[in-house]
Amino acid sequence: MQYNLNKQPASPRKNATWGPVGKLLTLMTHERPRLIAAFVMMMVNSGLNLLGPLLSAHVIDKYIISQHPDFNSVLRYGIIFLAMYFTALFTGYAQTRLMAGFGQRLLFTLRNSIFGKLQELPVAFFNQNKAGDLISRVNNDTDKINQFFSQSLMQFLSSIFIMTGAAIFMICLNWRLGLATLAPGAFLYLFTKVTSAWVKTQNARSMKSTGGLSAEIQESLQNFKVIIAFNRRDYFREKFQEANAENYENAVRAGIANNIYTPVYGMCAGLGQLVVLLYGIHMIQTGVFQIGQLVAFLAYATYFYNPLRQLAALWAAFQVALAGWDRISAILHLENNLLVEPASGKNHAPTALMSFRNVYFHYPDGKEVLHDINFDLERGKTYAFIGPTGGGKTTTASLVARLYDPTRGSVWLDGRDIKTYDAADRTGKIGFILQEPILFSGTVRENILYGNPAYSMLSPEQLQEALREEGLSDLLDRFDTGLDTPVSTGGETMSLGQRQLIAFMRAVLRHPDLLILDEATANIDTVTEQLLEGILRKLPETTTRVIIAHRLNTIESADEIFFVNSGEVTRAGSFGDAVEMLMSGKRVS
Ligand SMILES: Nc1ncnc2c1ncn2[C@@H]1O[C@H](COP(=O)(O)OP(=O)(O)OP(=O)(O)O)[C@@H](O)[C@H]1O
Repeated sequence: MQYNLNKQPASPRKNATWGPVGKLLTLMTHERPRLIAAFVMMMVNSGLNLLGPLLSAHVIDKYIISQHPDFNSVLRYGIIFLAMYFTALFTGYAQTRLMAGFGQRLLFTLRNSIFGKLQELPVAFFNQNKAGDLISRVNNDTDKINQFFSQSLMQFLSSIFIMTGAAIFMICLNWRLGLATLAPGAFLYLFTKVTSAWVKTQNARSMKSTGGLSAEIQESLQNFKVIIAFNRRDYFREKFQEANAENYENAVRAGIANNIYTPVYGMCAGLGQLVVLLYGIHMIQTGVFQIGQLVAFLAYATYFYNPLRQLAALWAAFQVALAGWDRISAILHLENNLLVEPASGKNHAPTALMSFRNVYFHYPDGKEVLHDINFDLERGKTYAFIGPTGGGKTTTASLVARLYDPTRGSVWLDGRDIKTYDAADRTGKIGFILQEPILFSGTVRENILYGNPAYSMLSPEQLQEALREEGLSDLLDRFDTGLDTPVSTGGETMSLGQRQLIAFMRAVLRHPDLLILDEATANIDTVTEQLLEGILRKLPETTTRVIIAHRLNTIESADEIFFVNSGEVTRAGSFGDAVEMLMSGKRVS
C-alpha cells in the first residue's frame, strides 16, 4: 500500500464534486433527523419566498389594475402575505437554530476520525509522511470543511433551491421570456463547470504548501538544539523563507482563483435583469404580457440572479472544502497493511520462542536490508545482535516486534506466525526498549504504567513495593522526586539515560516473554548499567533477551551472538569471533 500521502493518486474525476459531500454526511448519520428538519425548514422558507411574486402578480392584475378594483380582496391577500412573512421568519430562524454548531460537530467528528485512523496506521506510514503536514491536515484542512458546512451549506442549498424554483416559475409564466432571462445562467453553468477543477487544484496546492510550511516549522523546532549547536540558523531560515514564499504564492493564486466567480456572476446577473426589462416591456407593448406579470417576472429574475451572486462566493468556499476533503480522505482511505491473519494451522511451526524463516525485507522504495534470514531465539536465553552502523540490527528487531512485515518469508512467535497475533497479545509478549525512548508528558509513574492495566490499579505504596520486588526501586533513585518526577516531551528536562531508564522499567514491569534492548544502555553510566544487568538477570528464567549493542562489554554475557551486516544475520560463534567480525566489519569464514 502506498503510504506516502503526497504520492497518492488524485481523486477520480467521476462524481468528484457531490460524492465527497455524501461521504462527509455519512460521518454525521446521527445528525440525520436534525439535518432533515433543517432541510424541510429551508424548503418551506424558500417556497414561501418563491410564492410571493406569483401572488403579487395575481393581486395586481386581478384586483388593483383591473376595471373593478377590489380592495377587500387586496386586504385579505395582505393578511395572507403577513402570515407568509411570519412563517418565513420562523422557518428561517428554526433552520439557523437547527444548523447552529453543525460545522463544529462535523469538525469534532472529522478530527476524531482522522486521529483514530492515524492511530491504526503502521510505522511505515509515519516514516513516509512529515508530522507537520499531518498536523496541518488534522487542524487546517478540517477547518476549511467546517467553514463551508457551518457557514454556507444551508445558504448554498437554499440558493440552489430558490434559483431552480425561480427558473421553473419564469418558464411557466412565459417560456420565451423565461429562456431569454436564463440564457446568461446557462453560460455561467458552463463557465463554472470548466473552471471548478482549476479552482479546486489551486486550493489543493495552497493547502499542500501550508502542510509543507507546517512540516518545516515542526522540523526546525524539533531539531533546534542541533540547529543552534551547528550554527545552521541561516540555513533553516532560508529553508523556511522558501517554504513561506511558496505558501504565499500558492495562497495568492488560490485567492485569485476563488474570486473569479464574483465578477462573472455579477455581470451575468445584470445581463439577465436587463433582458427581462427590455423584452418584458416590449411584450407589454405588444399586449402579450400584463404589468403584474412583469413585476412578478422581475422579482423571479432577482430571485434567480441574487442567489447566483451569492453562489459565486459559496462555490469557491465549496471548492476549498472539496480540496480539504481530498487531503483528509487520503488519510481516511488508508488501511493498516499489518492485519491480523487467521491462524493457518501449519504443522511444522518452529518450537523456539521466536524464529525467522527465509525472511527478506526492504523499506518502501529502499534497497534490500535483510536477505533470506533464518534464526531461532530460544526461551530464557540472551542474544546479542552486533554489526556496523546501518547493518540492519534495528530493522531485524523491528520485524521481531512486527513494526513491519517481511517482504517475503515468515516470523514466528511462540509456535504461531506473528501475523496471527492481535496487537494486545503480541505487545504483551514482546517488550521493546528503543535507542530513542518514547515517553509521554506526565510523571515517571504514568510513563512506567503506560499500557499496563495490571499495575495501573495499584496504590502508590503497592506500586513502590512491586517495584522493589522487581529490583527496580534502585533505579528510581536516579530521579529527584521518584515516581512523581515530571516528564515532559519536546522541551526535554531529562537526560537520555534517564529516559532510557523509564523505558526500561516500563518494559520490565510488563513481564514480556521477549525483551529487546536496542542500544538501550548506550547513554547510561557504568554503575547504572550494572544495575540494569542485575535486573535483567533477575527476570524470569523463561524470558528471552535480545540485546542490540555497539559496546562490546554489553554482549559479553550473551548466550549467542549474531552479526548483522549487508543483508545477512550470521552466528558469530564465540565472543572473540564477534569482536573480530566487528573490527573487520564483515563476516569471518
Ligand atoms: N525507515 C526507513 N526507511 C528506509 N530505509 C531505512 C529506514 N530505516 C533504516 N533504513 C535503512 O536500512 C538499513 C539498516 O538500518 P538499521 O537501522 O536497521 O541499521 P542498524 O544496524 O540498526 O544501524 P545502527 O547501528 O546505526 O542503529 C540502513 O541502510 C538504513 O539506511
